[in-house]
Amino acid sequence: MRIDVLTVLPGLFDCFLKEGVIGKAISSGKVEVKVHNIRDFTTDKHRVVDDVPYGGGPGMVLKPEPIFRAYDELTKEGEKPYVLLTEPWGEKFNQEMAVELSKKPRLMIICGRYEGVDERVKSLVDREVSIGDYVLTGGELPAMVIMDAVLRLIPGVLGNLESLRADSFSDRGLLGYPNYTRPAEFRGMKVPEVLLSGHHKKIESWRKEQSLRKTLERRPEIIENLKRKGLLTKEELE
Ligand SMILES: Nc1cc(-c2ccc3ccn(Cc4ccc(CN5CCCC5)cc4)c3c2)n[nH]1
Repeated sequence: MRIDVLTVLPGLFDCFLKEGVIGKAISSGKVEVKVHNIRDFTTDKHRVVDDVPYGGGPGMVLKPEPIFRAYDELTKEGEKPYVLLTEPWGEKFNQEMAVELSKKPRLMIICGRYEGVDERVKSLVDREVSIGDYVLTGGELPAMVIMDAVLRLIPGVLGNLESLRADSFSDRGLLGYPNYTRPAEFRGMKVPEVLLSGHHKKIESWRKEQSLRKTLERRPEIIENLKRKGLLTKEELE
């Protein structure tokens, strides 16, 4: 997969693209992420990217021209990207959308700043995406959240497919099961016996039961949603 990011703050992505699983996936060439400074697509001496809003109001708005120039330049050759714009009030990002986006060969993520982008930029956009009902200072963190969730689903990125298979729960939006590691007892708190038993079938069903129970307790609507979609098996429903 290739992802092109458009932003006025490219430096925000430096650590994200170097560290951890994402950093390895990029350095190994499994995925390609290019961050572009919108300012590099201005044509005036002062490299102006923003301007005051028509109709008045606070703050500044990102001008359409530099963003359109970047889009035109980056889509001259190769596959047309699926274009995301991060917004406070876009479609709520979730695991289902992450799975869908992970299947696209090429993404472009436009990151707004200030009070947002000129409305005409949305004529380039396939999906306006929000990572939650709270207002951040710009679209870069949402872009990193989206890239993190999407890139980890690309085959080979996580390396240990096993942990991806374990995600079959979280891929359905179910909450995770409890995790433990050594020591078997710590400050009087013991690891559940079943996890020390080495009985893989029992461990798997214990984890599934924990995940369903936690989801039912904290997010019953997820269970209802899965029932409606027929994504819960008969034994899972018992
Ligand atoms: N999930 C999530 C995503 C974001 C996000 C994404 C992109 C941008 C670009 C700029 N901002 C800051 C910002 C400040 C003020 C307003 C409210 N103004 C009122 C009148 C016009 C707009 C909106 C937006 C972003 C925020 N936040 N949260």
